[in-house]
Formats: sequence, structure tokens, C-alpha cells
Amino acid sequence: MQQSRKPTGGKPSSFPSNGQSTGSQTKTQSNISTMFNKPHLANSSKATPAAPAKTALQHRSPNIINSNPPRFFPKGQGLASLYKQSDSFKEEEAPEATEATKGGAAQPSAPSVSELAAAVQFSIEDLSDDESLALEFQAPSALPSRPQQEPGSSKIEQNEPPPASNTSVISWSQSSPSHYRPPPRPSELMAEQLQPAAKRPSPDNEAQESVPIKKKRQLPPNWDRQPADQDLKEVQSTLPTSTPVKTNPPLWNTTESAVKAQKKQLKTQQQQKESIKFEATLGDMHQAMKSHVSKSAPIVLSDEQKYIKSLVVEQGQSVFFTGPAGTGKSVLMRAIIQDLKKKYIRDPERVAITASTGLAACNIGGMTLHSFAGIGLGKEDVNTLVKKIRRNPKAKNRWLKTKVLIIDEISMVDAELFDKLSQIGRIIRNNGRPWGGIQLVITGDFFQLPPVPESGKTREAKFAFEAATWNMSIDHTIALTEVFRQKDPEFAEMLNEMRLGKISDKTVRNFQALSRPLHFDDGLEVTELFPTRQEVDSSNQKRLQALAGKTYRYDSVDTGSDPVLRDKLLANMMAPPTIELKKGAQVMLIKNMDDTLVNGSLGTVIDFMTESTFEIRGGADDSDVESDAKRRIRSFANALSNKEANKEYPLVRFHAVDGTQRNILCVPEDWKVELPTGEVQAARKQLPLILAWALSIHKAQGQTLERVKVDLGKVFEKGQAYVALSRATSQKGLQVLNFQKSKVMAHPRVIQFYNKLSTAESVMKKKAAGSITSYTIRRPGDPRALPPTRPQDERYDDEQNEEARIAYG
Ligand SMILES: Nc1ncnc2c1ncn2[C@@H]1O[C@H](COP(=O)(O)OP(=O)(O)OP(=O)(O)O)[C@@H](O)[C@H]1O
Repeated sequence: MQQSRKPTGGKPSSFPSNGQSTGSQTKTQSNISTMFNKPHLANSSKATPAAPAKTALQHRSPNIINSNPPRFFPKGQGLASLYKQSDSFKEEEAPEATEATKGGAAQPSAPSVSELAAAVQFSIEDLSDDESLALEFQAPSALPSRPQQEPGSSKIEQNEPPPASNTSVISWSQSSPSHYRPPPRPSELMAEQLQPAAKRPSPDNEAQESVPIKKKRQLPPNWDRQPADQDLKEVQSTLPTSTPVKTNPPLWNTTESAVKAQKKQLKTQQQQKESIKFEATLGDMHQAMKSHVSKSAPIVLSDEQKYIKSLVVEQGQSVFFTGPAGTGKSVLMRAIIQDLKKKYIRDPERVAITASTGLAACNIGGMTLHSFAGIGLGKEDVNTLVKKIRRNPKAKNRWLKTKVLIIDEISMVDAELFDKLSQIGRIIRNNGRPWGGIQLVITGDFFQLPPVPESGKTREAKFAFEAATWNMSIDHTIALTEVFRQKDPEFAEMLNEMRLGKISDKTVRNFQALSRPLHFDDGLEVTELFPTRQEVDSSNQKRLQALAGKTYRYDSVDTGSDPVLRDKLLANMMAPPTIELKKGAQVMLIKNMDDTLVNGSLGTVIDFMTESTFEIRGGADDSDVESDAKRRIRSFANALSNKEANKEYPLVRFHAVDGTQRNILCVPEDWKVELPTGEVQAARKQLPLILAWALSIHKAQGQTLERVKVDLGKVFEKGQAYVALSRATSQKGLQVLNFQKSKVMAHPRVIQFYNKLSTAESVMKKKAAGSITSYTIRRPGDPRALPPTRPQDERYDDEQNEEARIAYG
């Protein structure tokens, strides 16, 4: 979650700092490079400044509120404008209003700004209490014609903003010239989306060419209705010219009955049009929310990260990159995946994305290693498994097509499986190289959670690095050394000692001092981490029951062609099948929204409301809404015939990583497990939230948490204590109960493995290979990379394992 690092300077420690200020972002590095006995990184200080933090989401998304009121309505006819009355026109003109202005007074059909404002302020409810008002409604025949303007001659074109990036905001006053055209017909819209941007016919071609090609967006469902054009005309007819305006009095028939009849007719027509308009705008709104929500500001990779990415993507090397918690392994893996997808854009099946567990696989949009391989539980011998795969055309095809295999959270893959898969690859692909010549990209930290021992087996599972084929499968082992998660170098060092299982007395005292209770007065409570799921569920349920008020239940919508496979794939998904919430519930966001609202952000449910209500109220508390606006909210909420549109969703006050509080209406999001071809095997639509008073350590792996409470008395597995405590970003936000040295168990064989890396580093140092801890291993017969001086005994072998086991008991 933490993205800023402060310069610390000072003397080198086991986490020497190499901070730098990068633009608006101040950075602190907690460098653990000394753990690998290497000098401090020289190049890492050249990191490119981070991209500007603001995103479209903060300004435009209707379901995310920062300090700015929401202003999103693509066609300039949004609910917000109705609520905000003329204010919205004082500050910024709606596109239609601007269009009218462009036309000047000579355009008879173009309404003035004040007419537009009056028109959009109009509400059905206004009619019911205005008995004395006599109106005549005249349906317009068409939209106002587009004024003929020479390019560059109009005020608007002169003031046109620079081309927007796909994350930048185009406010109403900065709309692209294309926005001033009448809305396209659905068929045109569809054709336009299918065409390459450069070929799109447009009077604003120049402007369009400079705008990046947008992601193809689905049309709102109601646009498919027949006859679509008719509906569109109806919607268009409700645009400013269609609204009866008091400044244009007709010839009145002033009899009471005539007035009543006119009012009734007007009301009916208006209701029909409002309803159509609502469906159109809500459809758009849904789409817009999706597209904004999924955007996130890119993190600028450090030099270490860039180096590894280039080894993988440009040089096609098999790489295992590792490093302590918070060094950006997941961030790097996501960047690598993105680049590999681009590299193999013509044949996406060349890249297989996998992880050791379902949860980890979901986090990177992949499948489990077992599923990829098509081996079921994989307990049989290699020959039996090969036969099984050959009977499964999809699995066989995956093995044959894959060029790059991504494996995340390798610490939970056991050596036996690693060797079996390597052998299977050789047989199925008829290629004698490990894994049949597939390029491997592996990440994880063996000091974190270990492989789960098979039930019934007495033997402790072996780590993947202990596999016989490990060394020959990997070209480079690289350690990331720059800690991003913890800003405080002292805390980062305490965690590193813990990781290595070598805790000094000072660190013991420091951790013991963290047993005090945490108090914050911003309403956000501490997340408690437990080793088992049962403890987590019971703790969360107790807290939920203790809250007064109505319970809101949200069931996921799960899809997938094969129900058995679907359920299996969805079983480990972070998004739960059902979530119950109440006002006051503490929740955690489980999707990245932008650079400050990320997977792991904590918040409190402060209300429940529909999307349209949220759009009008801007996420404000009831007390902030004027009574007139409330009446309008009710009016429009009633106008929504769509059941989904009336559904109430939780409004969550999130504590963003930049210290701000942001109110977000959390609507369902999509999670998919898909094959590289894009075929969806399973999908879940659910709120991006889980209850977060308590979390399991297993689920917390990979997360960044601001406030954490851990009782080490309950920890039973090696690596658990380190995973739990290293989720915290600072000592200030960490409470540790029952800290004992003996509870912090680093696995001796893991220590030994990492010590080997530092030995390798000293060899690599001689090569002056730069700042990266890189351990290059030669494949048999491969003359590349391996320095001839490297002693053979650097390979990890079973003899050494045995020694280590004896030495450490
Ligand atoms: N290059 C970077 N610049 C700024 N922040 C970064 C960078 N890389 C990672 N981070 C941030 O550091 C934090 C930890 O990153 P990440 O989760 O990828 O680490 P990790 O090594 O995978 O941790 P863990 O092993 O605990 O899962 C995140 O908040 C992430 O946004």
C-alpha cells in the first residue's frame, strides 16, 4: 500500500537507506542488500519519478468522492446537474449549452444557457406543487443543429485542452470537440468502436488522432432495445429544446380543465422520457464506473525491477526473483505479465500465468499450477500423469503452446511437484531441456509460508529450491533489495532479523514494546490476523453481530461453463460468495482502484444507498443534503423502474494511503479465471469488500496493512510470524502480543539457500555486473553466463540439506 519512500541517508545498517526524492513523491528505501553481502545499490537512485498521483477516478467517477463533487454524465444530462441546479452551469457549461453558445444568436433552434439551466432544473415533482402554473408542451422535432464553425475559429476550439491520456480527466469545460456533436446512433457508435482510431470518420480527426485509443466499451444494455433509434430520438427529444420553458409562452387556453389536461399530458410525457433518459444515463454510468474503477496510476519500477523485467521480457531468460516482504515482487510480476502479454499479443496462449494457490492465482489473474498442468492433485507418478494429460486435449495444448510459464508464490510449491512438472514438460513437448524448454518466471520468498505438507505424509514437504531440477531450470536468481512497504528503516531491519531468524535482544525488546493497545480516533479499527480461518470467521461475525441496525446481504453471481470446475476455481477467491454488512462494519477493499485506494485499503461502511442517490448526493451525509435536493432524490429514485438500479450498496469511508478519507459507493466488480485465449473458466461478480476486523495470515500474505494486531502465541508454522508482522507499514500501526524469540521460526534450509545467494553475489560482484544480486547458473552444455571460476559446490544438493537438517535439528 505504501508507495512513498523518504530519504534517510545516514550510516549503512543491515537496511541501509538510499533514499531519493522523486518529484512530488518523497521516497524512503529500506535496503536489505547487506543481507546479501553486497554494496549499496548505486543505480537504484535513478528511479524515474512517479507518475502524477491524480487519476480520472478522483475527479470523475460517480462512485468515488474526494473533495470534488461528482460530475460524471457523459451526455451532459446527469442527475448531478439536476440536483446542483444552476450552479453546475455557472461553473461549467454542459456540452449542449456550449454547442448553443457556439452557434450564436443566429441559430434559432439553439437554446440559451439560461434556458438550458432552467430546462435541466425541471423535475416532475415541481409540477405537482405548482397549481397556478399553466404550461404548454411542444415536442421538438430534432436536436439543435450543429453550428458550422471553421476549425480553430471557435472559442471552444481555441481553448481546447491538450490531448488527454487515458487516465486524465476531461472536465465538462474541457470536452473534446467530438463531444459537441449530436450523440451518435447506436449502430454508428458500435461501428466507431470497432474501427481503428485513425480510420474513424470525424470532423475532429486531428483532435481524435492525438487521443489514445480507448478500451472498447460495451454499450449499455438498453441501447440494444428495438427500435433503438426510436429510443434514442426520444432521449434526444428530452434534451434542452424539448423541455417546456416559461420564457416562451404559447397561446394559452386558460380554462381550468384545459390547464389540468395539459398538465396531465405533460406529466405523462415527461415521466416516459425521464424514465428512458434514466435508463440511458444509468447504462452509461455503469460503464463509466467500471472503466474508471479499473484504472490505476502506474507505479514507476525501480532499477532493480526494470533490470529483472528486461531479463525476462527482452532476453527471454528463466528467472527466479525473490526478496523480503514489501520489495515489490508482486508489482514487478504484474509489470512483467503486462509486457509479456504485449510481446505475445498475436498468440496469447504462449504465456501461462500460474501460482501455487488459488488465492495467489486470482491475485494475478491466472490459474493454479496444478490446473495449468492438468494433473489433478498430481499424486501419481510422472508416466501416469503424462497419460492423464494426453487424454485431456486442453491441458496437452497448454503444455505444447506455452513459451513462458509464470509461477507466483513459489514458496508454497513443493520440490516433488516441481520435478514432476519439469519431467512432464520434457516428455509432452518432446524436448530434453528442463520443462521441455519453457521459459520460467518464478517469484516468491521462501522465508514466507512454506508448502502445505500432503495429508497422510509424515515427511515435511521440501521447498521448490530443493528440487533436483531447480538449478538447471533457472538461468538467474535475483534478489530484490529495496523495501517499499516500510518507510522506517529501523522497523524494516527488525523485520529482516525476524525473517532470518536471527533476532537481536534489542529487536526482541522493540517487538515486546509493541504489545500496547492501539488507539485511533478516526473510527478505523485494527485488523487482527489469525492463523486459522475459523478464528477469523468467528471474530468477524461476533463484531458484526455486536453492531445495531439492518443487515444487508450480498450474494455473488458466479458463472462458468463447467459447474464443478467453476466451484473449484472460485473456492479460494478473495471475493466471498456472500457478504453481510451493516453500518459501522469494518471492511477491506480487495481490488486496486487507483494509486491511493488499493487492494488492502481499510474502511468503514457509513451508509447504504442506490447508485443514483449517490450520484445526486455526492456521497455526503444526510445532513449535508438540502431538503429540496432530498425531494428530487426521492423523485428520481422512484422513476427508476430497473430493479438493479434500486439496489442499495454500501457507502464506505476509506482511509487512502495518502492519509485522506474517501467515500466510495462499492458496487459489484468482476473477477475472472480465464485461459490465455480469453476463455473464461469461472467468473464472480461481487462487492470488492471483505469484513476486515480479522483476516487469516494466509489471506493477508501479499497485503499491505496500516494497522495490524497479531498474537504470536497462536502462531504454529514457520514463516507465519514473519508474514503476519511484515504486513504492517509502521511500528505505530502494529500491536504484537506474546512476542517470543522461539515463535519466530526461520527454516534452516531456507537460511542456507539464501546464504548461497549471497555467496553467488560475491562472485557476481567481481564481474561488476551492476547493482543487482544475480546468481547465474549454467544449464548443462550452455556456455552462457556462468563465470568459469564459480565453484561447482555452490549448487545446493541433498547432502547439504541433510547436513542442515542435522545441524538445526
Ligand atoms: N517501484 C515501486 N515504487 C513504489 N512503490 C512500490 C514499488 N514497488 C512496489 N511498491 C509498493 O510496495 C508495496 C509492496 O509491494 P508488493 O506487494 O509488490 O511487495 P511484495 O514483495 O510482493 O510483498 P510480499 O512478499 O509481502 O507479498 C506495495 O504497496 C507497492 O505498491
